[in-house]
Amino acid sequence: MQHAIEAEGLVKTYGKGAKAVRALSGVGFAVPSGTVFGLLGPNGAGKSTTTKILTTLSTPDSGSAVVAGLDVATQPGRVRHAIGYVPQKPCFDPTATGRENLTLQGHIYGLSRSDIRTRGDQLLERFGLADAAHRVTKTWSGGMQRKLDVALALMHRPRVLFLDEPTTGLDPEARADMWAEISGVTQADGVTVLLTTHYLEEADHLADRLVIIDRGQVVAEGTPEELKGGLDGDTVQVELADPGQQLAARTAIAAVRGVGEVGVDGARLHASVGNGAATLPGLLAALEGAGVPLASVTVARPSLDDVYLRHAGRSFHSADRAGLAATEVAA
Ligand SMILES: Nc1ncnc2c1ncn2[C@@H]1O[C@H](COP(=O)(O)OP(=O)(O)OP(=O)(O)O)[C@@H](O)[C@H]1O
Repeated sequence: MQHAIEAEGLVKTYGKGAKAVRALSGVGFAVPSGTVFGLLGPNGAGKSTTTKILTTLSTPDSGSAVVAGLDVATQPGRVRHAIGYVPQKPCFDPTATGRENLTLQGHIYGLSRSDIRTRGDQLLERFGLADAAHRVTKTWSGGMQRKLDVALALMHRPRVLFLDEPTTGLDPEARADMWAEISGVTQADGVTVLLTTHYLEEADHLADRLVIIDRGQVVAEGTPEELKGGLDGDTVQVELADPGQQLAARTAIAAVRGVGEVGVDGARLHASVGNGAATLPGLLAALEGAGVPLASVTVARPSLDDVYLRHAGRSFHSADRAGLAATEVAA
């Protein structure tokens, strides 16, 4: 199978001495051409650092990467022409109109005047932005602005498109809209998309294949179905009426026959069980016996959260919060 991206053994450390932060500890993966590939991980996992290396904005301490058949270390200029990049922060000019932004982008990439017009029309139409094209973009909604960022990145017809957390900050409707656009990019143009996200459901919905990154390392790789299918059985999730009883609840659940790993995320506990329906009565009885009242109980098939829990040893949401707190302290 042909790969649009091949990364191997990427290592990156920021800073020196006591203040050094190891962001990547040997990240590697391969992205099949024409697919949407997800880089899923909690805050601070190393997704943006990986993306920056693949887009030539940063260099690794060691390791190698080939994007669209080009080596990022020795052919960075050619890589930049072969890719489109949508960073986390908006990159359009808010004081210019949508059309002006696209025209400027076309000039930067050296497109001809007529191509700039045709390609601009095509993208404005495709992203539903044609009616607003003459308005300055600071007056656009968040969803429209995000679509413009993607349109700008596609202006020069890249072979690989990098989207760094494309739906962060969007409301649910704009997010669903963006999901449809991202799927359309691979289907209509055959562009390979590498998407970073810390939304489990986004990776599940969009990615043909994905890697889960945790603390600078790939901890799991596969299609969402493969990853979830790799976990046997069901997951029972209980929400405690009193979060202070976390320890008592965990001890009681772990002792129930048929229960595997138990993860804790605040007032919620997840237990891996062989058969949810068969294990539930014993589990509820154990909690009642331990004097732990519940707010709710759910039995579900494994989710990507369970996959993460299995490989990283903690729940995705608690890792996400911890990463965010660490980043805030660092900033
Ligand atoms: N310029 C920098 N200087 C120092 N540390 C950095 C720098 N950039 C990132 N880091 C640290 O490297 C680690 C990985 O960060 P990175 O931004 O790649 O993670 P991420 O998965 O993209 O997180 P987020 O979802 O919050 O963007 C974190 O611990 C972060 O604080």
